Amino acid sequence: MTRSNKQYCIQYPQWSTAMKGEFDNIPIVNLSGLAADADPAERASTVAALKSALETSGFAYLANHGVPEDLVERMREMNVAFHQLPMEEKLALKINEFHRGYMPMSTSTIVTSSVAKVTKPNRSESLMVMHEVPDDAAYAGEPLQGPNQFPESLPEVAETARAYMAEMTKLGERIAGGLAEALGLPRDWFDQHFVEPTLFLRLLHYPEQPDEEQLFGSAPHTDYGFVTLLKQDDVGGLEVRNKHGEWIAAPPIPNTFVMNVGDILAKWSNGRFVSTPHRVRNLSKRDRYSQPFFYDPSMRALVACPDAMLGVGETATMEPVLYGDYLLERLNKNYDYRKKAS
Ligand SMILES: O=C(O)CCC(=O)C(=O)O
Ligand SMILES: [Fe+2]
Repeated sequence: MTRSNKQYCIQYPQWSTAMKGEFDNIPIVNLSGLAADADPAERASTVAALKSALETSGFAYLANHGVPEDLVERMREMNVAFHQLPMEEKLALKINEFHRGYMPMSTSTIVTSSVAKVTKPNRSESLMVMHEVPDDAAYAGEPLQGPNQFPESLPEVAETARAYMAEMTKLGERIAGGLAEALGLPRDWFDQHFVEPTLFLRLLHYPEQPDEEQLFGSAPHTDYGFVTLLKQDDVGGLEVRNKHGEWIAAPPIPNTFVMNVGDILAKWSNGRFVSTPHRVRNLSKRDRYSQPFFYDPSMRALVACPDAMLGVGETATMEPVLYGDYLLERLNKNYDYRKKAS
């Protein structure tokens, strides 16, 4: 066969994996194309940009995301105000069995990390807030379905967190529609799996830390869930690992969120989208605050790669799994307060 014939005969795979992890920066995606009133061409271009970013680095900065900036800023102020409360008051809200409340410094070690052998606990403290569970909900009291814990002396924390989570949920819904289309599925395909979404808002504080081997604000890890939508302050310190093992800085860009793919979306998409290791080291001489929002499926969602997404001859690599079972296994291994229970 001649060289030119050979070229002619090449069968391009429907989905290329060549670009996976091959990046040295994180693209900015203009999300205005996912707004309800966007025209179809603008939508198609946003979906294509998201698809390319999530296949390559699994990360993107989201501009024009539609969440009011004054609400984002108020949430950041409440994050700072919460962590300035007396320790006694924070400890009174210590994380409960439903994974809601205060996590003191150095109480989580990411032992399930596929990325690094993590030995030192994370240098961070946080308030974990999750979706509200109505008292009369049929699932109230089931694993991870219980009350949040907020400081009584600062009611604005609860008010702001609720308003923020509501807006971030709407953003998560818009993104899920775009991701479905990027995977060749109908826009509303994911909706059935997000009837009672599992939501986490983590108000994180990273004190300055020494530059020490194996010491991190957040040790190298991948996120568990579907997508993470992170607001970080202006300090910096987030880094994302590429295929060559280089840590690429993801510095703050005003008025954007950093979005990344979690493990369950990577599995769900049959590996099309990548869940990329990242870490935080706050080597600045200032306190760092960030607020990741994790937008995840219902606990009872059955996560299984849809046939409609698979190309000819392609098989699903994941075993179907109930999202709740998967999540509980990960949480039970990584958080000190749950280890006794598991
Ligand atoms: O604080 C950050 O910038 C990232 C936090 C993070 O990766 C996480 O909570 O999963
Ligand atoms: Fe993360």
